[in-house]
Amino acid sequence: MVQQDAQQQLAELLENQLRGGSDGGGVGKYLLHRAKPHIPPWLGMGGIGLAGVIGHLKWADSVPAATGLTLTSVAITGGAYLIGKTTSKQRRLHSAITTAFGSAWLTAACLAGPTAGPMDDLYLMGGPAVALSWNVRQLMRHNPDSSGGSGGDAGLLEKIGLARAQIGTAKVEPNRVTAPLELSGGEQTNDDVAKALKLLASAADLPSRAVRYVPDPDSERRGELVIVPEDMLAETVAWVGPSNLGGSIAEPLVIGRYDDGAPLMLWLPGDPDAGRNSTHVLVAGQSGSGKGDAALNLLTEILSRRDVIVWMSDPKMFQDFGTLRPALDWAVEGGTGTEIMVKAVETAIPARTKWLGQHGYRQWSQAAAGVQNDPEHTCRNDGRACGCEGLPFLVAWMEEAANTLRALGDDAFTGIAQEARSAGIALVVSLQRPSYDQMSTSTRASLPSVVALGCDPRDEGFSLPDTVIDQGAHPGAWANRKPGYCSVVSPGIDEARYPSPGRTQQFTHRATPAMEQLAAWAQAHGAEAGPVTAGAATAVAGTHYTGRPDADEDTAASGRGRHAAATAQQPDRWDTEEDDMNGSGYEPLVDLEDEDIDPERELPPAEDGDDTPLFGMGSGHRPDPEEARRLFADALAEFEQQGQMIVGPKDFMDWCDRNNLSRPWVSARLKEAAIEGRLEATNTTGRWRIVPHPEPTLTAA
Ligand SMILES: Nc1ncnc2c1ncn2[C@@H]1O[C@H](COP(=O)(O)OP(=O)(O)OP(=O)(O)O)[C@@H](O)[C@H]1O
Repeated sequence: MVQQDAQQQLAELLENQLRGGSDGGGVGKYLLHRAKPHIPPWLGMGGIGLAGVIGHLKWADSVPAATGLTLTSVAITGGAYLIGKTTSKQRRLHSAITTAFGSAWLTAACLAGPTAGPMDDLYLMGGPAVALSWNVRQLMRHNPDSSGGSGGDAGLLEKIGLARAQIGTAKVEPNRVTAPLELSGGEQTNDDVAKALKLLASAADLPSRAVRYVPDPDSERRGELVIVPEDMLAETVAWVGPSNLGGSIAEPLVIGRYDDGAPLMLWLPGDPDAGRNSTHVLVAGQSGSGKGDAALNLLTEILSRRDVIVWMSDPKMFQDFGTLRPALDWAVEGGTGTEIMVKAVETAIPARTKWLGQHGYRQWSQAAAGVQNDPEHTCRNDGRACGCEGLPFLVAWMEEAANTLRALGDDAFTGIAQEARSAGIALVVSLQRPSYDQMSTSTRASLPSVVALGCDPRDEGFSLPDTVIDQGAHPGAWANRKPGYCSVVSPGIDEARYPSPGRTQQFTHRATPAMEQLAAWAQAHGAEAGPVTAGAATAVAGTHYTGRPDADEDTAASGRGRHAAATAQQPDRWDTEEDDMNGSGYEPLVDLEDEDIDPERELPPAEDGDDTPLFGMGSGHRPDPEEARRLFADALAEFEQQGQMIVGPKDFMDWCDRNNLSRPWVSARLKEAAIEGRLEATNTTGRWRIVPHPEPTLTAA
């Protein structure tokens, strides 16, 4: 009964949109559809009239028929009254009167004739009256515009524990019904509705994802019930290209669609006019949930904008992102490269914040990315336009970031995340298992936006805020069975949308040519890092931050196919040995720039130039303290020259063997060098960052 009520309500709410039409045929169909439920009583009346005529022809003079018909009439009337005992009192009486009237007339018509005496008048007046009474009853019972918790609503709401709540006028959109709900003040709260959602879905025989509740932020007893009966996401949609090539990063990034077909989008920079804060994003989903494609949706959108650069660390050797690698301003493959990149972000934050402040920007905006020709945004004291080169938005993307975040530590990461926002930097962090053992709660709290793909049900609370889960979002229900399904929470999105599921676009092999075109476009038209950001990166990474390769380099690379194009970006010199060991396939890594480097060349040989064997077996010559320190300084310079900007004792093992020096001696020298300012401690014990010598100056305006 409850289920029928709910389904009827839903059917009524949807019927205008499902059955309506505006042409002639549509109007006819519509009227027929509206009239259909009211026809049965009239058919009943016609049937009784016909039965009266036929019955009279057959039994006009039959005494047994007269007795039988009279008894049957009484039995049917009594039966109708008894059968109706489960319905309301009025309905029971109404049924009994209708049956009594119909069967009495039929009996009399059979025996005396349908036109005898007042029989025809009785039929013509009483029949329509009875049929109409049922029509009226039906209309009152199913008025979809009725508000208030009456009738079916009251029954349904009572069944799901929300008696005395009231449902207001519903808004019907394609595949979406929204109805305001007001709870009984002082008795129920919005939390009660959230808890009752599953019961409501069960009552309406819908999946739990179809029923959501969006509380009114200004009231504890008002909100909106949202019902989306059909899963429009079941169909896969392939990526066909970026949504807004050449637009600004300040405009929305479209990564898929919602279940009612609306675009699924998010923003990275803040916009005070839109009441939106800038944000960092977590892309979280278990293996097979479609996290790779979700990331590609976001990255292609970012790279298609004119005023943004991307630094990306991907320990999975750019398996998913290789085609887009030439479009990145800086790409590293994890390990030491990531450490350096994180350090560069840290260094870029104050430099960029200072530039923004000097040019009168309270936070990054589109105007900051261009040449500074506006006297409103000048760093000159005389108030004239300064003409400084602009500052593009920076996205620092940490793919598979669990290890990196752990190494960085909570405080360091939280600090970076907090300060990066005011420096026009967004962090994007992707995580395979969105769970507490992968990322601490304080790190998680530093990432306000999330693209939550399918996960283990136990990890839902980590992916999404509790309030959104209470409103009906359940990425745990998708796990890896519904790839690309996601809930997105981010500033700028209408909060009512948070519990609505969306689905990303799929990247198949057919997307590769378009991604290659996009990478070429970004090389030709994308933003340059600019002196401030490039200066910060160079200060940390030395000569091994090169910025994005220009289009010519890519053209050369494209002749070597997509695989080679992926390596056209400055390879990650810090990890080249690891690359080979991991069989990344990026061999032979002989870029033009590397031609002069002898891969066999080792750290500086001993001063006396003897032909020291590579491993162990020292020459026997032990340098005196002064010579040893000089050799150590040379070794640091050599590391710096080769771009290995983070070192520790283990990097000196071969060097120790060659020079007959011990690792403890090296450890002591490393600490000493840190005190002297040649090295700087990192967040990892025993690892030191080489401070470029001499320190390059930031070319800030
Ligand atoms: N939006 C989508 N629509 C349809 N299919 C999708 C969508 N996104 C991903 N898929 C498909 O789902 C499968 C798994 O996707 P993918 O490899 O990206 O998952 P993943 O979460 O990145 O897994 P892993 O972390 O193991 O790489 C692939 O076959 C992919 O084509």
